[in-house]
Amino acid sequence: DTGSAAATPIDPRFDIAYVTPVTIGTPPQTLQLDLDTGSSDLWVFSSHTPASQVRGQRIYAPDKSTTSKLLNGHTWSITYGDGSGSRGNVYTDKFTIGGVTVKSQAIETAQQVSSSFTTEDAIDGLVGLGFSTLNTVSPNGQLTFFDNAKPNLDSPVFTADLKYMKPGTYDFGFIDKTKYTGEITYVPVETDPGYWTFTSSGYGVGSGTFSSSPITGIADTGTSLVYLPTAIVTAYYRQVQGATNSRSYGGYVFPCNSTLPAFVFGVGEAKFTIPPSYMSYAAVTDGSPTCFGGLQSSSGIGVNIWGDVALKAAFVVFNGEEPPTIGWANK
Ligand SMILES: CSC[C@H](NC(=O)[C@H](Cc1ccccc1)NC(=O)N1CCOCC1)C(=O)N[C@@H](CC1CCCCC1)[C@@H](O)C(=O)OC(C)C
Repeated sequence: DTGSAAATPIDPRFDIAYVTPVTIGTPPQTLQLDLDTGSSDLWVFSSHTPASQVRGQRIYAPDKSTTSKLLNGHTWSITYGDGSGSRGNVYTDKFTIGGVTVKSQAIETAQQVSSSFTTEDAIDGLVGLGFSTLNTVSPNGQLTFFDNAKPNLDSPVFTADLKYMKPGTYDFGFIDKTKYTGEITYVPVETDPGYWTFTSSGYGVGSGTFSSSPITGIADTGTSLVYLPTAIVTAYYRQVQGATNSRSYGGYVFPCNSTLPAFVFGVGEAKFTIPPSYMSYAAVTDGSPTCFGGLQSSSGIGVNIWGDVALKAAFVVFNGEEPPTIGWANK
């Protein structure tokens, strides 16, 4: 098997998240889900989600699918890094992304979602692409779509080609040579506790010297920004006129008309450049002259996160061979 599906920004003003069309059940029900390498639950808004918590999202109705089966006595409950969360019960059903089908995928149906999911009408749920050890289903943990699909994929990989303010793609089972330039640099992945954790070889601010120092963090398609150690973040914003670490806005902000340096990060011997346009994430509110940075401190989170702002600057291979590795290429 191989497959390919679009990853479309949910907001035309800034890349807060990307959604991908999937089909569930028989006849197929189409939902737009956020593929998230930072978690490992596949959950959806459903006919079990209280109407008061559904605001425009598409739902999966297992009772309308001839292939759905209740996974008796199983429940799930998840809380994300941003404090949002959801919980519910579990079915198995046919699940397809970009032509790759898993005949019996655990589909976690929401019986409760937090307010930020209710207000985000473009996201109908998540497809966790982290390691299955992180799956929250109890009493028996379930496998991710990738783990279920892997044995039938031509190659046990999926790739992320996210783009700045336009649709990109997720590919499954193959590496598309037309999507990158030069070589792919593969580095080891630490699978404990279950994220795609790797070590970057260092960073540079603009045309400044490159600082070779290991930065261990996770590649997370479900996180909008890049979160790195405070020392790196302050070194970056020291080069930005009028930048301040705003308590009220919860991070580094600067005048939108400030000149921003690029941010360079290393993977092995390779270098990746996040352009200034990606580093100016968004105006703090529509029309404000104050902009919020795409690079923020990880000190409050406990893990460094290479989110969409970094992933957009590269073609990334999530290699599910044993032992797993992660590959980065320029594009
Ligand atoms: C500091 S880590 C926070 C991260 N969340 C985010 O990055 C959210 C994503 C979002 C998308 C759409 C609507 C609302 C929020 N964005 C966010 O907090 N932003 C505030 C700063 O400006 C950029 C947008 C996060 O929790 N990621 C989740 C997946 C995410 C998907 C969208 C819905 C909410 C959950 C997951 O990757 C995760 O928990 O990672 C852990 C390892 C941190």
